[in-house]
Amino acid sequence: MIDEKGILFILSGPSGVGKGTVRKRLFEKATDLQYSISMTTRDRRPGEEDGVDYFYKSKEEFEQLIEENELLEYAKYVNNYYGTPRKYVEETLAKGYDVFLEIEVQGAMQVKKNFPEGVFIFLFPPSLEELKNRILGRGTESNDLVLNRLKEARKEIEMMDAYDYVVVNDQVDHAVSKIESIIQSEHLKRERIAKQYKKILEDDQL
Ligand SMILES: Nc1nc2c(ncn2[C@@H]2O[C@H](COP(=O)(O)OP(=O)(O)O)[C@@H](O)[C@H]2O)c(=O)[nH]1
Ligand SMILES: Nc1ncnc2c1ncn2[C@@H]1O[C@H](COP(=O)(O)OP(=O)(O)O)[C@@H](O)[C@H]1O
Repeated sequence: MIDEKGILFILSGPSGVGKGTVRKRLFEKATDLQYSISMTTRDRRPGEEDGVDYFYKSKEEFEQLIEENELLEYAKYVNNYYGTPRKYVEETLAKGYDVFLEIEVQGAMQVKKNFPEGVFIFLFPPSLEELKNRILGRGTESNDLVLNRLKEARKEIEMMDAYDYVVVNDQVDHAVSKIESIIQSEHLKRERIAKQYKKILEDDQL
Protein backbone atom coordinates (compact mmCIF):
# COMPACT_ATOMS: atom_id res chain seq x y z
CA MET A 1 0.00 0.00 0.00
CA ILE A 2 1.34 3.46 -0.85
CA ASP A 3 1.68 5.62 2.23
CA GLU A 4 -0.96 8.35 2.01
CA LYS A 5 -0.16 9.90 5.34
CA GLY A 6 0.79 13.57 5.54
CA ILE A 7 4.40 14.63 5.95
CA LEU A 8 5.73 15.74 9.33
CA PHE A 9 7.95 18.84 9.07
CA ILE A 10 10.03 19.85 12.08
CA LEU A 11 11.52 23.34 12.31
CA SER A 12 14.09 23.60 15.06
CA GLY A 13 17.19 25.56 16.01
CA PRO A 14 18.46 27.73 18.84
CA SER A 15 16.16 29.99 20.77
CA GLY A 16 16.19 33.51 19.38
CA VAL A 17 17.20 32.43 15.87
CA GLY A 18 13.75 33.40 14.60
CA LYS A 19 11.78 30.12 14.53
CA GLY A 20 8.58 31.75 15.77
CA THR A 21 8.92 34.69 13.40
CA VAL A 22 9.66 32.50 10.37
CA ARG A 23 6.89 30.02 11.26
CA LYS A 24 4.31 32.83 11.60
CA ARG A 25 5.31 34.34 8.24
CA LEU A 26 5.18 30.89 6.64
CA PHE A 27 1.68 30.31 7.99
CA GLU A 28 0.46 33.61 6.60
CA LYS A 29 0.94 31.92 3.21
CA ALA A 30 1.08 28.12 3.63
CA THR A 31 -2.53 27.25 4.32
CA ASP A 32 -2.08 23.54 3.53
CA LEU A 33 0.13 22.96 6.57
CA GLN A 34 -1.36 22.18 9.97
CA TYR A 35 0.51 23.79 12.85
CA SER A 36 0.71 21.71 16.01
CA ILE A 37 0.15 24.01 19.00
CA SER A 38 2.44 23.01 21.85
CA MET A 39 1.78 22.69 25.56
CA THR A 40 3.93 24.72 27.93
CA THR A 41 4.28 25.58 31.61
CA ARG A 42 5.92 28.93 30.88
CA ASP A 43 4.05 32.16 31.61
CA ARG A 44 1.91 33.65 28.91
CA ARG A 45 3.60 36.67 27.33
CA PRO A 46 1.62 39.84 26.56
CA GLY A 47 -0.27 39.39 23.29
CA GLU A 48 -0.23 35.59 23.46
CA GLU A 49 -3.44 33.56 23.57
CA ASP A 50 -4.22 30.20 25.14
CA GLY A 51 -4.98 27.67 22.39
CA VAL A 52 -3.41 29.88 19.71
CA ASP A 53 0.23 30.35 20.69
CA TYR A 54 0.39 27.55 23.25
CA PHE A 55 -1.84 25.55 25.55
CA TYR A 56 -0.74 26.90 28.93
CA LYS A 57 -0.55 24.22 31.63
CA SER A 58 0.48 24.03 35.27
CA LYS A 59 3.50 21.90 36.16
CA GLU A 60 1.14 19.28 37.67
CA GLU A 61 -1.07 19.18 34.58
CA PHE A 62 1.99 18.84 32.34
CA GLU A 63 3.46 16.02 34.41
CA GLN A 64 0.14 14.22 34.20
CA LEU A 65 0.26 14.50 30.38
CA ILE A 66 3.76 12.99 30.45
CA GLU A 67 2.55 10.17 32.69
CA GLU A 68 -0.40 9.41 30.41
CA ASN A 69 1.87 9.30 27.35
CA GLU A 70 -0.07 12.14 25.75
CA LEU A 71 3.08 13.86 24.47
CA LEU A 72 4.93 12.89 21.32
CA GLU A 73 7.99 14.60 22.78
CA TYR A 74 8.70 17.05 25.54
CA ALA A 75 11.65 18.95 26.91
CA LYS A 76 12.51 21.00 29.92
CA TYR A 77 13.89 24.22 28.59
CA VAL A 78 15.13 27.06 30.83
CA ASN A 79 13.05 25.70 33.76
CA ASN A 80 9.81 25.18 31.85
CA TYR A 81 8.25 22.21 30.12
CA TYR A 82 7.34 22.31 26.42
CA GLY A 83 5.68 19.42 24.61
CA THR A 84 3.85 18.29 21.48
CA PRO A 85 0.39 16.68 21.75
CA ARG A 86 0.72 13.16 20.37
CA LYS A 87 -2.90 12.56 19.39
CA TYR A 88 -3.22 15.74 17.32
CA VAL A 89 -0.08 14.97 15.33
CA GLU A 90 -0.86 11.30 14.71
CA GLU A 91 -4.50 11.88 13.78
CA THR A 92 -3.76 14.83 11.49
CA LEU A 93 -1.02 12.92 9.65
CA ALA A 94 -3.32 9.89 9.33
CA LYS A 95 -5.95 12.10 7.65
CA GLY A 96 -3.33 12.94 5.02
CA TYR A 97 -2.47 16.48 6.18
CA ASP A 98 1.06 17.76 6.61
CA VAL A 99 1.90 18.74 10.18
CA PHE A 100 4.41 21.41 11.11
CA LEU A 101 6.23 21.47 14.46
CA GLU A 102 8.32 24.37 15.73
CA ILE A 103 10.28 23.00 18.68
CA GLU A 104 13.66 23.18 20.38
CA VAL A 105 16.46 20.74 19.65
CA GLN A 106 16.11 18.16 22.46
CA GLY A 107 12.47 17.62 21.47
CA ALA A 108 13.33 17.46 17.78
CA MET A 109 15.76 14.61 18.52
CA GLN A 110 13.01 12.69 20.34
CA VAL A 111 10.71 13.15 17.34
CA LYS A 112 13.47 11.79 15.12
CA LYS A 113 13.43 8.55 17.10
CA ASN A 114 9.66 8.10 16.69
CA PHE A 115 9.29 9.63 13.22
CA PRO A 116 12.56 9.09 11.35
CA GLU A 117 10.64 9.76 8.12
CA GLY A 118 9.96 13.35 9.30
CA VAL A 119 11.65 16.22 7.49
CA PHE A 120 14.00 17.98 9.91
CA ILE A 121 14.90 21.60 9.20
CA PHE A 122 17.49 23.47 11.26
CA LEU A 123 17.20 27.26 11.34
CA PHE A 124 20.68 28.72 11.60
CA PRO A 125 21.68 32.22 12.72
CA PRO A 126 23.82 34.39 10.41
CA SER A 127 26.26 34.58 13.38
CA LEU A 128 26.32 34.05 17.17
CA GLU A 129 26.62 37.81 17.61
CA GLU A 130 23.42 38.30 15.61
CA LEU A 131 21.73 35.56 17.66
CA LYS A 132 22.62 37.43 20.87
CA ASN A 133 21.27 40.67 19.40
CA ARG A 134 18.01 38.97 18.47
CA ILE A 135 17.48 37.55 21.95
CA LEU A 136 18.32 40.91 23.52
CA GLY A 137 16.20 42.76 20.94
CA ARG A 138 13.16 40.66 21.72
CA GLY A 139 13.43 41.85 25.32
CA THR A 140 11.34 39.02 26.80
CA GLU A 141 14.04 37.61 29.11
CA SER A 142 16.08 38.90 32.03
CA ASN A 143 19.86 39.11 31.54
CA ASP A 144 20.34 35.77 33.31
CA LEU A 145 17.92 34.06 30.97
CA VAL A 146 19.62 35.58 27.92
CA LEU A 147 22.92 34.06 29.08
CA ASN A 148 21.22 30.72 29.65
CA ARG A 149 19.68 30.80 26.20
CA LEU A 150 23.01 31.62 24.57
CA LYS A 151 24.68 28.74 26.39
CA GLU A 152 21.93 26.40 25.17
CA ALA A 153 22.34 27.80 21.64
CA ARG A 154 26.00 26.77 21.45
CA LYS A 155 25.07 23.19 22.39
CA GLU A 156 22.14 23.16 19.99
CA ILE A 157 24.23 24.26 17.02
CA GLU A 158 26.45 21.22 17.55
CA MET A 159 23.45 19.01 16.81
CA MET A 160 22.92 20.45 13.35
CA ASP A 161 24.32 17.34 11.60
CA ALA A 162 21.27 15.29 12.54
CA TYR A 163 19.03 17.46 10.32
CA ASP A 164 17.94 16.99 6.72
CA TYR A 165 18.18 20.70 5.84
CA VAL A 166 19.89 23.79 7.21
CA VAL A 167 18.30 27.16 6.48
CA VAL A 168 20.10 30.39 7.37
CA ASN A 169 17.70 32.98 8.77
CA ASP A 170 19.40 36.05 7.33
CA GLN A 171 16.13 37.63 6.19
CA VAL A 172 12.75 36.26 7.22
CA ASP A 173 11.39 36.19 3.66
CA HIS A 174 14.48 34.34 2.39
CA ALA A 175 14.17 31.72 5.12
CA VAL A 176 10.44 31.31 4.44
CA SER A 177 10.95 30.78 0.71
CA LYS A 178 13.68 28.23 1.37
CA ILE A 179 11.32 26.33 3.67
CA GLU A 180 8.57 26.52 1.04
CA SER A 181 10.98 25.04 -1.52
CA ILE A 182 11.85 22.23 0.89
CA ILE A 183 8.16 21.44 1.42
CA GLN A 184 7.53 21.44 -2.32
CA SER A 185 10.50 19.24 -3.12
CA GLU A 186 9.57 16.74 -0.40
CA HIS A 187 6.13 16.44 -2.03
CA LEU A 188 7.66 15.95 -5.47
CA LYS A 189 9.96 13.31 -4.02
CA ARG A 190 6.92 11.50 -2.58
CA GLU A 191 5.06 11.69 -5.89
CA ARG A 192 8.06 10.29 -7.76
CA ILE A 193 8.38 7.42 -5.31
CA ALA A 194 4.63 6.72 -5.54
CA LYS A 195 4.84 6.64 -9.36
CA GLN A 196 7.80 4.28 -9.30
CA TYR A 197 5.99 2.06 -6.83
CA LYS A 198 2.88 2.00 -9.03
CA LYS A 199 5.01 1.12 -12.05
CA ILE A 200 6.68 -1.76 -10.22
CA LEU A 201 3.25 -3.10 -9.26
CA GLU A 202 1.98 -2.80 -12.87
CA ASP A 203 5.10 -4.46 -14.31
CA ASP A 204 4.71 -7.23 -11.81
CA GLN A 205 1.25 -8.06 -13.16
CA LEU A 206 2.56 -8.68 -16.68
N1 LIG B 1 10.57 20.36 22.69
C1 LIG B 1 9.68 21.30 22.46
N2 LIG B 1 10.07 22.57 22.32
C2 LIG B 1 9.14 23.51 22.07
C3 LIG B 1 7.78 23.20 21.93
N3 LIG B 1 7.11 24.34 21.69
C4 LIG B 1 8.00 25.33 21.66
N4 LIG B 1 9.24 24.85 21.89
C5 LIG B 1 10.51 25.56 21.91
O1 LIG B 1 10.79 26.02 23.20
C6 LIG B 1 11.68 27.13 23.13
C7 LIG B 1 11.20 28.27 23.98
O2 LIG B 1 9.99 28.76 23.46
P1 LIG B 1 9.38 30.14 23.93
O3 LIG B 1 9.37 30.19 25.44
O4 LIG B 1 8.10 30.36 23.23
O5 LIG B 1 10.46 31.19 23.52
P2 LIG B 1 10.99 31.66 22.09
O6 LIG B 1 10.60 30.70 21.02
O7 LIG B 1 12.44 31.69 22.32
O8 LIG B 1 10.32 32.97 21.88
C8 LIG B 1 11.75 27.51 21.64
O9 LIG B 1 12.97 26.99 21.15
C9 LIG B 1 10.56 26.79 21.04
O10 LIG B 1 10.75 26.47 19.69
C10 LIG B 1 7.41 21.82 22.06
O11 LIG B 1 6.26 21.43 21.95
N5 LIG B 1 8.38 20.94 22.33
N1 LIG C 1 15.67 37.30 9.82
C1 LIG C 1 15.65 38.09 10.89
N2 LIG C 1 16.33 39.25 10.90
C2 LIG C 1 16.33 40.06 11.99
N3 LIG C 1 15.65 39.80 13.12
C3 LIG C 1 14.95 38.65 13.17
C4 LIG C 1 14.91 37.74 12.07
N4 LIG C 1 14.12 36.68 12.43
C5 LIG C 1 13.70 36.92 13.69
N5 LIG C 1 14.18 38.10 14.14
C6 LIG C 1 13.98 38.71 15.47
O1 LIG C 1 14.74 37.93 16.41
C7 LIG C 1 14.05 37.82 17.64
C8 LIG C 1 13.86 36.33 18.00
O2 LIG C 1 12.92 35.75 17.10
P1 LIG C 1 11.91 34.59 17.56
O3 LIG C 1 11.06 34.31 16.38
O4 LIG C 1 11.27 34.94 18.85
O5 LIG C 1 12.96 33.39 17.80
P2 LIG C 1 12.76 31.88 18.32
O6 LIG C 1 11.32 31.52 18.12
O7 LIG C 1 13.70 31.05 17.50
O8 LIG C 1 13.16 31.88 19.75
C9 LIG C 1 12.74 38.59 17.47
O9 LIG C 1 12.87 39.88 18.02
C10 LIG C 1 12.53 38.66 15.97
O10 LIG C 1 11.82 39.80 15.57
